[in-house]
Amino acid sequence: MSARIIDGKAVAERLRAGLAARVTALPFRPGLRVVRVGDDPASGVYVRNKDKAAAAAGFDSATIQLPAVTTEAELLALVGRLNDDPAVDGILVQLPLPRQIRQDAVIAAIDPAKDVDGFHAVNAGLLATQQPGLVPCTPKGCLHLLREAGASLAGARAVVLGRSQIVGRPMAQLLLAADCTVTIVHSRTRDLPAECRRAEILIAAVGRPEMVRGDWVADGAIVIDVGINRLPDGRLVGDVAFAEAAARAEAITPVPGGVGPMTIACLLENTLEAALRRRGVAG
Ligand SMILES: Nc1nc2c(c(=O)[nH]1)N[C@@H](CN(C=O)c1ccc(C(=O)N[C@@H](CCC(=O)O)C(=O)O)cc1)CN2
Repeated sequence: MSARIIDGKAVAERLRAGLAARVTALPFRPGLRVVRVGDDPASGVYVRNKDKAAAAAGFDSATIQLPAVTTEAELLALVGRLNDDPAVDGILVQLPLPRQIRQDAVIAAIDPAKDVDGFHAVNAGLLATQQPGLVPCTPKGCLHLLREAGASLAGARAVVLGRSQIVGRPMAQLLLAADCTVTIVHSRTRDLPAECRRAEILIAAVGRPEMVRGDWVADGAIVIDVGINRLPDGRLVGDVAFAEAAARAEAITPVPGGVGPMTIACLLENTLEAALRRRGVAG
């Protein structure tokens, strides 16, 4: 079998075009502020791409660049000012942060109504209890891709490889809400290949280059690869050994051009949702 390629770049472009049309029709411009601390080069690329995509879709977008020596107190003070600024609908602090700053403290300081990353405990709780809130962008993008790929979710056996707060856990919640039978597997799971082979839908979000081999994938599975790993030779690969997995899967996302572009499109979707909710309009 040779898998269908799920084209995340094309799906993200369509999503962004739809959002741009909705933003144009509004009497205001949703405001997004992206905060970058330090000079991590990959973060620089992601932040620039977010800003460009937001501006192109008509959002009032700006990046705030802080030096690598910024203290936690300084960053918390900035977050406080953005929380209080009525022109700001969405706040995103790009991760990772320098070592002197506790990521959890910063996420906890963001107003949950402006938390367009969906990382705040309030938004995690709303997702877990199936109430409207802001959903983390990467898992939200994966769900869009599954639907675009025509996956039948209700009753499907879904395996999520990885249990991070920002991808694995919210991904499992979204799949559960879509009536999948969900298993989360991780580094301490016994016989990972066998667990993954049971999946009709396999989401790999473990952050290890090409860890998922072809014989971890069931014939006919749909594989969503969340990993974005830069190899020493400069190549970008996912968490899935693409060619091996594509030989068995029914459909698969590539890296690059799969989940990554969806993360940015869903950030814009979340910013529009936050802007509408803050004005009392259901997103
Ligand atoms: N505050 C946040 N920080 C981080 C998040 C996040 O969702 N919120 N996710 C990642 C990085 N990330 C977004 O910030 C991100 C990563 C990759 C892509 C992407 O489009 N990748 C391209 C390839 C790009 C390349 O050539 O390097 C692709 O997969 O096609 C978008 C967003 C960590 N931090």
